Amino acid sequence: MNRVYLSIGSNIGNRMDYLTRAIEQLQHHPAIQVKRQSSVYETEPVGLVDQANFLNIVVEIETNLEADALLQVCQLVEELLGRERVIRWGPRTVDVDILLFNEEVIRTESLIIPHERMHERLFVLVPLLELSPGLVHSATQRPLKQYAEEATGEVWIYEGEESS
Ligand SMILES: Nc1ncnc2c1ncn2[C@@H]1O[C@H](COP(=O)(O)OP(=O)(O)OP(=O)(O)O)[C@@H](O)[C@H]1O
Ligand SMILES: Nc1nc2c(c(=O)[nH]1)N=C(CO)CN2
Repeated sequence: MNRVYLSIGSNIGNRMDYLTRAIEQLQHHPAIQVKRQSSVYETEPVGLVDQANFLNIVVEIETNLEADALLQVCQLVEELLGRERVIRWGPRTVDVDILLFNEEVIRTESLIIPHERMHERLFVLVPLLELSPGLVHSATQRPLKQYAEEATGEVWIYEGEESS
């Protein structure tokens, strides 16, 4: 059984609803068990800054799927929830990224694990460390806590309500 951490983000429309529906889609997959979810965080956009704030969450799953098959499931969930690939780092209804896959290091044309930019993104590190404070970056062996001390970007726990 593979233990995997996924990052889910949304900054268009009813962001909370998109996160919830993405997690439901994962839960309904016969080869995926969603084990734990972090708090939901409101986060300032990183990369392309002139866009709305995101909601971000990290979920821990167990799956028998290999990493490339799991990537296809993540992309299917994005498509089901209406994501269009328009601008890199731009606004999106929902984005599902694979952060860590066991303690593996994977580099193929379509998949890089650990996710290439995860260690510099507080919107990933804060929810991930909330779930598992002792995690280590599987490529560098450096504790993720140390990366979090150096990373930038504002994140705070989301408690608000919003309508669609
Ligand atoms: N660990 C990973 N998780 C998800 N996608 C990945 C991963 N590694 C490589 N990719 C590739 O990245 C491509 C682009 O992904 P996507 O459109 O979600 O990028 P983005 O969300 O705009 O930016 P970022 O990758 O910085 O989060 C995907 O088609 C996928 O093949
Ligand atoms: N705060 C925040 N910023 C981002 C996010 C995201 O999920 N949250 N996703 C991006 C592309 O993957 C680019 N920038």
